[in-house]
Amino acid sequence: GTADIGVIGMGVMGANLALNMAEKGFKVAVQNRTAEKAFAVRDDNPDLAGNILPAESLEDFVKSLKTPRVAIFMVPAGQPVDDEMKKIAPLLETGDVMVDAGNADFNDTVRRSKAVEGTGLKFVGMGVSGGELGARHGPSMMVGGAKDVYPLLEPVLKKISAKYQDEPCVAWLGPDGAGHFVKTIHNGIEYADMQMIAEIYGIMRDGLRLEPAKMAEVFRDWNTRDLASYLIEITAVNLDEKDPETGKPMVEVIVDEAGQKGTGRWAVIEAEKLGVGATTLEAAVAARGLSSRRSERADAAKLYEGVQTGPAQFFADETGLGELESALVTAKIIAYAQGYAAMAAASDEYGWNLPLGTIAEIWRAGCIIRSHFLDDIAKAYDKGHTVVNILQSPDFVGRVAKGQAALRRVVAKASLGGIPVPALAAALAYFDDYRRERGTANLIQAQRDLFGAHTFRRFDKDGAVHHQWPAV
Ligand SMILES: O=C(O)[C@H](O)[C@@H](O)[C@H](O)[C@H](O)COP(=O)(O)O
Repeated sequence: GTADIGVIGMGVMGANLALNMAEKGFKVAVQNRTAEKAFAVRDDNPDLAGNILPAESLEDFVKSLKTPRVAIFMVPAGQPVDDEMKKIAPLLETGDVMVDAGNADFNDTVRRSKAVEGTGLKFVGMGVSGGELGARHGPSMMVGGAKDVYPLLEPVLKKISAKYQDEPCVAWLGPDGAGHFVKTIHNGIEYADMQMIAEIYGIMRDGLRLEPAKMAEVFRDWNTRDLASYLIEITAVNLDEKDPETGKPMVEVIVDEAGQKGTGRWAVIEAEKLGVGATTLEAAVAARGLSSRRSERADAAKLYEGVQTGPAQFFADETGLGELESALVTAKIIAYAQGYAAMAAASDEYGWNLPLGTIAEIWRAGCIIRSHFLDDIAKAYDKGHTVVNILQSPDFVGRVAKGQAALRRVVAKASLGGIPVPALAAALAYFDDYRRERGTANLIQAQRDLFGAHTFRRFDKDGAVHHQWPAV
């Protein structure tokens, strides 16, 4: 065949990725369950039609590809990927490559990588971030799988990827599920980032009684300093937007029930499995769950009408807004530290040797959490010394030590004022717990030993001991 590469699944992400490749000069074979959709991608884009090769069937799709063939799946995560593999594998030859570019659970990617061992075929799990526009004009891509395959994919991926100061935001990160694991953590951090921004929005709305347009102004201003990022930028756009139907601020006609497709939940589960409590990510996932119980919340609001809370002593002057900004910056550093701790632990646990600095580099553009802040993280990892946790990195200790006071005040005021800030509060508690040499788990060990003889260690002896507690 003549196609350089192929994409299966002409949904929003698949179609845009194919158009991106065609625009960068590659001949792209496209295939979809309903063939018309593949032909529509070509016909709706006459300027790129020469590089888009729609296939009537999977057989035609495979025939149209140059060998070794590279087939990218952009289909919903889970069973659809297994179904695609089952259908296409018999049509492929030794050396051909299947790439799952959807939001897969990395455990499935590990299983699928194992399944192709010894078959001559190769499997790659690639996390793609940036949404529709990212796929079309330059996503950030996190590649995992057989290392010897990467040179085959690299020319296309580098061309289509987002660029940060001309550097392509794509890299091979490790074997089997490494790419999808890193994408999952990206999404977990995305959830935490969005939740913390929403909590600050809650303080501005319910504490400071600011109008959305005024809030947008503040976020636009924040987008010129440490918080400069895609999520802060779009928040200002969200808050500025008016509903064409009612003329009201758009955010005020949107129902406060957050959707979730699962990646945030996976990130939290994996972090817990690895024993690194990603509490800000957890708070973000839990807040989405609670938000979806709107009628229950409405009932509870009636039940607790008039409960006494203290005054939410927030001020919209420069100092007051500066305090919110500093609190958000500090909580953000802590949330990223948690995400990074999960990746570092997974890298050890699964033997991936993840390039943590490189991950920050390829997240600087294209992806949803893109920001200059990630350049600081990349630099912190680029110093050649091991970073056990971003909170212990010389690049961040000073910033966190300075900003923690603002975070503490904001969490305290919000709590006193009855304004929920679960992710900001989780960040603060994690910081205080993480920097505390003498914790309180000794009491938990005592309780466990009393009710279950689970034993504990003493400071002055080696080994686990059990104590004869009084009968209760
Ligand atoms: O990095 C990205 O491009 C996004 O994260 C993308 O993967 C997608 O939009 C998520 O699935 C959203 O997740 P929720 O639907 O769970 O918010």
